[in-house]
Amino acid sequence: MFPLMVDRLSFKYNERDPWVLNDLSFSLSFDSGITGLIGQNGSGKSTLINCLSGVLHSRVGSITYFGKSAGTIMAKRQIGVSFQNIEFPANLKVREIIGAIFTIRGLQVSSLDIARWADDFLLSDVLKKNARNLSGGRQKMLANLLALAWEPAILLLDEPSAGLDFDARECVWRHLQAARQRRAIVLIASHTYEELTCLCDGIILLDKGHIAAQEQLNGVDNSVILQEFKTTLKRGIYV
Ligand SMILES: Nc1ncnc2c1ncn2[C@@H]1O[C@H](COP(=O)(O)OP(=O)(O)OP(=O)(O)O)[C@@H](O)[C@H]1O
Repeated sequence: MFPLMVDRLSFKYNERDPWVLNDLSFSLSFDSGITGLIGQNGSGKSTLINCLSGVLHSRVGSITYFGKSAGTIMAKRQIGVSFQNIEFPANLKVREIIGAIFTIRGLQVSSLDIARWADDFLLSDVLKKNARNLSGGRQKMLANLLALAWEPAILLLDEPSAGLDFDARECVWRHLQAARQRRAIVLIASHTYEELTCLCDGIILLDKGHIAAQEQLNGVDNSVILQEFKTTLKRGIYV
């Protein structure tokens, strides 16, 4: 049994709409490392991350973590997730959000822990600020901290480095590499060529809600694989 298994998953937002995800099957193991989820705008990456995290629910197909359905408390306890669009609660300071989220996760957190994590994710100077008033990049870093800092077994990150400056992106990459080192399963939706070629160990290509290709890179030059994927899309296999 794979730790993460997706079996014949289909999803549509409304009954009358077309399928956004269509008959997807894949699995990831502790040896998968960091998997990049790529595809054109609108191909369904965020929808898939939302289904995997249990925020969206489909009645067609299944998603299981260690045999438990996505959306169950048991499954959610294993997953760190950061979404593409983040809206933090109004009037909560950064340190309060970190404290609250980790307490909900059942972790004992001291102000020392919060200070250390903030330092780790380049947020020390904004700990006392209202999270909603932070810049977009800083909010993204806070979302990354909330997903990564407690070192979950599975990470689902929607464009974790989008909008980040150089130092912040390097910091996120360092944490992702550390997650790989401790054999977490990491799935990141990304449009960043450098991220895919330098960081990822495997790639899943989504095309109009289908998996058009899945490759484990095994040290092959990732840019070659990405070029092949482009060719695949040009052939319009699923058009
Ligand atoms: N809440 C929603 N209600 C209805 N349709 C939606 C909703 N959210 C997304 N969609 C549709 O689902 C499809 C896939 O969108 P999704 O955001 O998953 O794509 P994506 O691959 O993440 O795109 P991008 O690269 O632009 O972030 C699109 O056609 C989009 O319009």
